[in-house]
Amino acid sequence: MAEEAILGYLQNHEEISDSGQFATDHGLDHSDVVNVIKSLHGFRYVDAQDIKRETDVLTEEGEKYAEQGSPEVQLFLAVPAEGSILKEELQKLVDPAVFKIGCSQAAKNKWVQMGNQISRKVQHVEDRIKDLLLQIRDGQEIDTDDKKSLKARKLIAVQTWKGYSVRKGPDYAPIRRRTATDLTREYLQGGDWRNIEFKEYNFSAKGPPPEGGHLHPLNKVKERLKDIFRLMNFEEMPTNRYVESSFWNFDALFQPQQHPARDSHDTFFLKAPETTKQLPEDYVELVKRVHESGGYGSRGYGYDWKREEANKNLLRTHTTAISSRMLYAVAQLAKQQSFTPKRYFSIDRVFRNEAVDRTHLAEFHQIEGLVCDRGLTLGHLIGVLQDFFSRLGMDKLKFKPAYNPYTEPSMEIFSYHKGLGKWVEIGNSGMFRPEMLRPMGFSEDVNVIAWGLSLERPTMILYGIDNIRELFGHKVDLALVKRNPLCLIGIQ
Ligand SMILES: N[C@@H](Cc1ccccc1)C(=O)O
Repeated sequence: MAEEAILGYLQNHEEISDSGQFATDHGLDHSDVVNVIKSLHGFRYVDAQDIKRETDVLTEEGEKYAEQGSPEVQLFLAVPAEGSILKEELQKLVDPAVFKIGCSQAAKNKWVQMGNQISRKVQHVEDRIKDLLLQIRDGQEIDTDDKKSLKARKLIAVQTWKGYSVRKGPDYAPIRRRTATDLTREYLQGGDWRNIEFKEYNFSAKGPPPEGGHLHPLNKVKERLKDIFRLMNFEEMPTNRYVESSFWNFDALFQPQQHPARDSHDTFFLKAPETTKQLPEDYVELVKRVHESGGYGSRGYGYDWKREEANKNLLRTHTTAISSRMLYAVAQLAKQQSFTPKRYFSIDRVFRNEAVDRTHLAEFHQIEGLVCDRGLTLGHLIGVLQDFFSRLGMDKLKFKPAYNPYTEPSMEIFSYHKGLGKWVEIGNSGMFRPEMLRPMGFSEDVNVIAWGLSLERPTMILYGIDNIRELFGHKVDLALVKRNPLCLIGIQ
């Protein structure tokens, strides 16, 4: 409608000088006219110039008075023609919203005598305010002083009106050519494609909004775990190194060089760079000695410790490699200054040369926590574990003796899983051995309690995922992150 009207009009006229006027003259809606002008302008059928006009419009309050009369008139009419009325009585007769303004304006106009008793001073009044408002609503011009006073009473406000003046554009035609947007089967079959004009690509058109910004379930659980550790006053260890030397990953942890975990079937060794550049030599010497002949009440392993083995670079097999570096630093600082107890945690990636199946991947994430202080016991470890896991919603725990080269005693941690109705293994823990701590430089009375678990395990339990490959790795369905918007830790 609007399109034909505009293009048709321009066929015989130089210009549409005002789209607003044009819309009124042709009985069209101005916003429709504006949209058509914009579209025709885009296709160069017309040239358009902006027009801005300031007009006065009634405010909500102004509209009300235009309908019901001004407050002063409403008030005046409520005052009896003869005699007087008590103020309280009058108040009941008038709309509470207009009583106050009505009183003051009517008094100012000298229409009524105010006081406890209110009476008329004149018998007839005219509602100029209402008349002025109606004129404004009609688009008529009014006296500037009147306008000012209506503005001051906030009964009218200025509104900017936007429209266009329009002339023929470079590609003007009286009827718009329809352009095709798709090459359809029908066009191809019927041969129409030869004659059809196709719409040009609009490279600046907006695409559909991307549906991004979701955290992967592993990241959600990781964030919640970080919160839990921080609430328990644990500091995060810097885990930004996947490549580690065998020394920090194994030797410093009193893991003998023949240990099966150090076999290339279980560990990814690096080809380049194959060996580590630097190790703290004094400490290396002490580690060698404790492996070979023990000390600190231990007999050691009694084998020939080889530096070359310790130098080999690998992808860290556990984040305990980071814990050993951090503890070494704590012990060194204690030697120079004084010992400060520490609570550390980390959550990051580790690598194992394992056959991949529905519960194992060659890379996964470990959560690790440790407390380093004087006089810690197994009781402290159990207490910290109870505290930590209950914050994860696992409050029923059981412990089973286990073996780690670097902890004694060691305990596997089991939790009762309500959903599965059975006990499931959730982690490993222990007290670091003196053979690990003493060479670092800790005094005899300092103990370290520690525990570790995979991040994947609680995440799979929380999200009901039973194949780890659905959670992590190249087979992950991207929609997974959208389907799992909430992390349920602590809610269950
Ligand atoms: N490093 C152990 C976890 C652990 C950490 C700290 C103490 C005891 C055990 C693992 O990889 O399973």
